[in-house]
Amino acid sequence: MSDASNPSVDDVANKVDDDALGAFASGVDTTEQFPLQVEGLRKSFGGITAVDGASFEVEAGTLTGLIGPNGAGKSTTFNLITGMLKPDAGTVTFNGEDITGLEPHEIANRGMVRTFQIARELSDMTVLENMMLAPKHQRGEALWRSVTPVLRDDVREQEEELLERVWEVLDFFDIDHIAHEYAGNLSGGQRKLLEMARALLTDPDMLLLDEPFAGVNPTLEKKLLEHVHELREQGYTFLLVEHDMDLIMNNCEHVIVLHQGQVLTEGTPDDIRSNEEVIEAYLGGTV
Ligand SMILES: Nc1ncnc2c1ncn2[C@@H]1O[C@H](COP(=O)(O)OP(=O)(O)OP(=O)(O)O)[C@@H](O)[C@H]1O
Repeated sequence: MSDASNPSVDDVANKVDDDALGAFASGVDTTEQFPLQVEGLRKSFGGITAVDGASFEVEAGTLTGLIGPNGAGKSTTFNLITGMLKPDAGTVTFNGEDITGLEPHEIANRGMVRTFQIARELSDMTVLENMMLAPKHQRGEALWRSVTPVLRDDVREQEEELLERVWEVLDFFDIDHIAHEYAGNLSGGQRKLLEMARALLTDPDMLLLDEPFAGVNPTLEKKLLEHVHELREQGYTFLLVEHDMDLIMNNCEHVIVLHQGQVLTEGTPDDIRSNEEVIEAYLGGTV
């Protein structure tokens, strides 16, 4: 990660203090402070409008939660941001670049990845093999290949570098001891760790996590959360969809609430918890 594209939390905080008011007043470019900017996103499926003009920004170095009742449009929004679906209208800007309508791998190349469940066919491969497959679209790879004749030594060197990075990431997630285990034999929580490890291997700036804690036991959930916080402190930016409201409220510094495909409100967990509209949107449930 470069320092320029991944300012530390302190950098960001200072920047907010120093620049925010002035920037707001003068219309200065805020893409460094808000690497992900979603504007007027819209997507219909037949007669159903899943996302209906959603606009929001995600601040650098934060763990931001995207919540909303069932059918609010969270998954569709994720799919639109990461290129799995093409929007009918609206724009997605990442690190100052309009990425609307790009293919998922093109978006991953630019440093935004989402975690994926390990596909069934990859269950027959070991953790290590899964990791070695992950960075097919490693950032900078195309450029590297276009300017460098692919010599045997280069390839070997790249593979060695990749293997070194793989072990580093496996070690970070404490799954190096199961490197030779088949992915199909892992527990739910271990799979989630592997999914995140694979995503991290592509050296992203921002990770989108879609219910990363579903089916994870409390011990591993705690561990997974510790890893997320550690990465966030290193400057990574996270957008998280999660149904467990306590988890969102206890871990995210900013929460965006989607309702009927639009942003109902956003704010700190405390703002959201006490917001009448949010409580109503959840049909009287406790938030
Ligand atoms: N491929 C699709 N075809 C038709 N309708 C769809 C499709 N994907 C989503 N929808 C509809 O769009 C709306 C929003 O769905 P989406 O899955 O984005 O919501 P969500 O907030 O992620 O919901 P949940 O919390 O239940 O996962 C729902 O009414 C859903 O039925």
